[in-house]
Amino acid sequence: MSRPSAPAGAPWKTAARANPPNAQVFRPNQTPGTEGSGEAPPPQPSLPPPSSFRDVSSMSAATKVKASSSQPVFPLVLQDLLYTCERAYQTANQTLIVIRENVTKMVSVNGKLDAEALEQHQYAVHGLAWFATYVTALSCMLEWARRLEATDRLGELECLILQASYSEYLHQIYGGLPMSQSEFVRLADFGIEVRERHLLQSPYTTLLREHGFTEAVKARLAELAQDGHFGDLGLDDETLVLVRDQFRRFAEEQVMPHCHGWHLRDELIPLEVVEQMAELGVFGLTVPEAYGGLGMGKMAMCVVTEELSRGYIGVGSLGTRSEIAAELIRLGGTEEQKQHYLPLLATGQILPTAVFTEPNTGSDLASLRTRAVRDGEDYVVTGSKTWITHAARSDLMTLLVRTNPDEPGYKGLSMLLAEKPRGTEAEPFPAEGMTGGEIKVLGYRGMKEYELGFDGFRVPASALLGGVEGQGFKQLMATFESARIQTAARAVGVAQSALETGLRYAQERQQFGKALFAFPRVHGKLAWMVVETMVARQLTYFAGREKDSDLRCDIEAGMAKLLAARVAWSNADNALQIHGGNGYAEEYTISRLLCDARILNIFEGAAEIQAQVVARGILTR
Ligand SMILES: Cc1cc2nc3c(=O)[nH]c(=O)nc-3n(C[C@H](O)[C@H](O)[C@H](O)COP(=O)(O)OP(=O)(O)OC[C@H]3O[C@@H](n4cnc5c(N)ncnc54)[C@H](O)[C@@H]3O)c2cc1C
Repeated sequence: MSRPSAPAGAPWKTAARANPPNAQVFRPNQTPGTEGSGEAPPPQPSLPPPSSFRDVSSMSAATKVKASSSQPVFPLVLQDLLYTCERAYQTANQTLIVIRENVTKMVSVNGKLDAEALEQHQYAVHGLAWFATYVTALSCMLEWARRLEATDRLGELECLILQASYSEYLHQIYGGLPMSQSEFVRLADFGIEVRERHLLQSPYTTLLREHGFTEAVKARLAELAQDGHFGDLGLDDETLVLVRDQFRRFAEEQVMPHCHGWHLRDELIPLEVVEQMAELGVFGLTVPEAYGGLGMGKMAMCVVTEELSRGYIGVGSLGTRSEIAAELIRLGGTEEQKQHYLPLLATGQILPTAVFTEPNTGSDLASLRTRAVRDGEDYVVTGSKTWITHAARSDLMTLLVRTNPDEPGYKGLSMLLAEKPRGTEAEPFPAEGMTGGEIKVLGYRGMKEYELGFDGFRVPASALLGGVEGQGFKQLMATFESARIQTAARAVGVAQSALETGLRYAQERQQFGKALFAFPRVHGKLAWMVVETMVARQLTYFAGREKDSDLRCDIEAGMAKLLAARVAWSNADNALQIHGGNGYAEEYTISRLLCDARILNIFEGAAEIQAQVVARGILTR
């Protein structure tokens, strides 16, 4: 039986795709022709429904039987769910096309994007990024469900997750989408008038909005998740399933029993744990086998990172620095640098740290000031860095410096592979010309953050990444995709942990003679956590798959990071709310998860910067 064919990939990816993922970023080359006209929307692209699907346009919302003929009866699952979602997705995608056209007009001068206009209309520009993220996420969810259906794994829980994700996200798309707790972007922000708005909807979007995530659906979703089942992840590759199981066991046995203590005592993660992780291959997961790594893809990185971060964000983040350093060297290093450093990084023999941010230069990294001046066979480094994670207990700094003071922007920057002696508690920075002090933080402990001072710190000239000056910013940018996907996976792990912690508490705590779980406002929160964690995960997997297909995926990686960070925070906040006063006590795990989750919206591109990057990508490609 033929299935509606997946629309082609994003138009900015015109190169032939070896394994085109079916999920997609929205397609701006479709013109709906409705903008500002007040006319009826054009007919939906005619997609013949597979014979097991009925056209639901005339369907009564009360007629709900089963998701497809091969599935058992699920009373709360809308009939012909996948087809309904596909049609709703198309409508949402067309809405996005209108939004993109409107934003393009707002920010263009003489047919080109104008920097001033982009800033003036930042709310709408970032809103575009968020809308596109939602629409892409919906596409990923549909693709996930299709894959499950094809392998007979689409059960009631998965159907309800899909249905609820569409229902709630469509509500937000048409009613107001939260870019943060207090910033809702609405169709009016894109200049779409009231009389036009209903034209951007369809019977499918209405059906899903009104009946997809009712009180009854919330209750059933929560009930299905009660015993710790949160839906099939959709991993088709048996190796990934095994890898996931292995790291889940490791996190549950070696990390979870201890990490709250590490956090409370503000301790470094014990070196034995780091060594165990090295033995498991965490640091060389994506390093090519030729350089001593396991040669696995970014999907494996997502799976491993999620499991480790579900255990503890600090442990899930230990691999981040290795990933950044290895990507920098793999993509930008000389052959000699690759041969020397990649095996050492892959085996965890050297722990790297990423040294980019400065006291006056965070988001605007291209204007950083730390200088490296050539002196004979060395560079001499002078300046200040801040927020450097794991700086004391590391052996190698990927150090972004300005080698050309006449180039104030990104072109004057270079990356140094600067070795340093590993510090101890008594003497954290024993290197000559280098000092440092700890920054005490709310969460994200276990590696510690430092500010660093360089005054005459010498680095051999051979440490220049790639051997050519002026490439540092570009080299760093080439690693952003991977680092953002990895951070999105960290966020999914934290979101999952918050969900499980909230669920356990709701089941155990009794009030008014019942478990908290019994109250709709409690299990409703948990139901949405189940749904949105899966959405963030599938979007992250999508970005990972794109990266594994060697496709440019800066937009997808940015979207995944943007959404997953918000989901981690919202899950942690809601799970803490379920804990009531106990959630505010340091001894409860959720208090740590709240602090850990908060950072995800700040580093690896703060949410506003991420939205800017995503929007720019969409507007220019
Ligand atoms: C716990 C922790 C660990 C870190 N680890 C590392 C590390 O290991 N190595 C490293 O190099 N750095 C690290 N960082 C630094 C991190 O990358 C920066 O904090 C981040 O890039 C943001 O920079 P900033 O803090 O200077 O904020 P700023 O750039 O000052 O931004 C502050 C706020 O303003 C917003 N903003 C800025 N510019 C714009 C704009 N144009 N439009 C709209 N909004 C804007 C931002 O989104 C943000 O919300 C870490 C930070 C923390 C907190």
